[in-house]
Amino acid sequence: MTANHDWTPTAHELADLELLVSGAFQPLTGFLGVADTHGVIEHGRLTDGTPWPAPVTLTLPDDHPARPGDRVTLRDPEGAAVAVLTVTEREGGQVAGPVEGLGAIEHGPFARMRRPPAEIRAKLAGRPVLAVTMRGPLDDLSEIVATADELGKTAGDSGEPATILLLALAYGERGPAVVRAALAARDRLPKDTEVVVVPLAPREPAIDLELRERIADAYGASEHLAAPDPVIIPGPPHRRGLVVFFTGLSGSGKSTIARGLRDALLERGSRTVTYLDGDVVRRLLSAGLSFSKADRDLNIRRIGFVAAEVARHGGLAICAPIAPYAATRAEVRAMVEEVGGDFLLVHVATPLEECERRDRKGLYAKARAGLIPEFTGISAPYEEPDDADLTIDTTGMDVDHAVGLVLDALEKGGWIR
Ligand SMILES: Nc1ncnc2c1ncn2[C@@H]1O[C@H](COP(=O)(O)OS(=O)(=O)O)[C@@H](OP(=O)(O)O)[C@H]1O
Ligand SMILES: Nc1ncnc2c1ncn2[C@@H]1O[C@H](COP(=O)(O)OP(=O)(O)O)[C@@H](O)[C@H]1O
Repeated sequence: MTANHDWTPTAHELADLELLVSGAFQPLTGFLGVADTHGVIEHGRLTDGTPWPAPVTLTLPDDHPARPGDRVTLRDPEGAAVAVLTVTEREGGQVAGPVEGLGAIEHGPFARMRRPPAEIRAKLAGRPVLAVTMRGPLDDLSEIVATADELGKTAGDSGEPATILLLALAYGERGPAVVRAALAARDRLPKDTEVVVVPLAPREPAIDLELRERIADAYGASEHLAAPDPVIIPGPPHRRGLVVFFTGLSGSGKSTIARGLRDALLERGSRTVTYLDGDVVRRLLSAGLSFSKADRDLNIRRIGFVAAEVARHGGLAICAPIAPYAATRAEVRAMVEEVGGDFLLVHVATPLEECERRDRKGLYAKARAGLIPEFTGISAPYEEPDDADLTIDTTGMDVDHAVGLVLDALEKGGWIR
């Protein structure tokens, strides 16, 4: 029997999904299976011989129940159904099969400008089209104008210049800047110039170029110009968003050091600080959550979400939860880096014996007595980080010294001056 499931793909998968559904990835009509993925990577061809440059895949978690024959409604982060995948193959987490769009896509900025190839082909039919794919500002428009003129003379009946179609490859944080660049260029180009936003996630340069060619083709281009990628110079560290994320056992000293760090930063006054105090988070943002693995993960993701928003706007967020699971900490790191922020993981590595000796809140005694279930370090795991940017064992150390170690790291990294 066919079962129906739901899933929210990652941002990259959703961008690919949108291109599959719109026809911009023609002739692909669905996510690739393992054999096709292998064929594409090894030979640039699907198993049926069709040339295709890049894997376009969807991965579900191992415990997701979808099986071949099932249908999965793929949803955007806001919960709106984007497409239905009919699963034809599953190998590990990778699921393959055709996707069918469910109408207008609304998530992400500039949804109305992400017009599908068929609409643009119909609108521009009858004249040659020069497609320009771009990921940054177009510095030199004269080459585009000259190419459109030339194309009109050679490919068009009337000799009129080709219509210029600016395909703004907008994905992630830098997407809006690409769209602004396309709109600014349009104002300086012939009146009939079109701007279409295409959510093509960046890949390695050679593959990216081939995909651009495919997309330009799908949009009816007679010729394609790939505008050079912009040189991105990241702002100096003291202007970039930063998340200082403490992790460690209960009683290891996370909150004490975090508070000391906050005060030291406020004293300097050079950066604004958001301190996501663990207790405040548990009382407000994560009210009602337990200490099960699932709830702890949710707690950490919520903290990560808020911290990433702070970092997106160039702020500095300090977080100090236990965060016992490595994969969830890595997710937060990825969330922060995705928005252009830096992430500093501080492992407060005070050993269990010392934390238990301190037992400030009497919780270890209760946990030992079996009164608190799933207590980290006693009856629930703590996965030691192997990706800590700084490790501090506070045993026999005074608080100011511990705070000083973090301040030193921030100074060394250029985050504070
Ligand atoms: N079962 C269990 N395990 C661990 N800790 C427990 C538990 N039950 C209550 N507490 C108290 O909750 C504080 C940890 O909350 P966190 O939000 O930081 O935990 S987690 O990151 O979601 O794992 C932790 O506070 P800190 O001592 O400040 O770390 C404990 O006081
Ligand atoms: N060098 C140090 N750094 C941080 N805390 C220390 C240090 N030395 C002793 N402590 C004590 O250890 C305890 C740590 O508690 P807390 O900061 O609430 O830990 P956590 O937030 O990790 O549960 C406090 O009582 C603090 O005074």
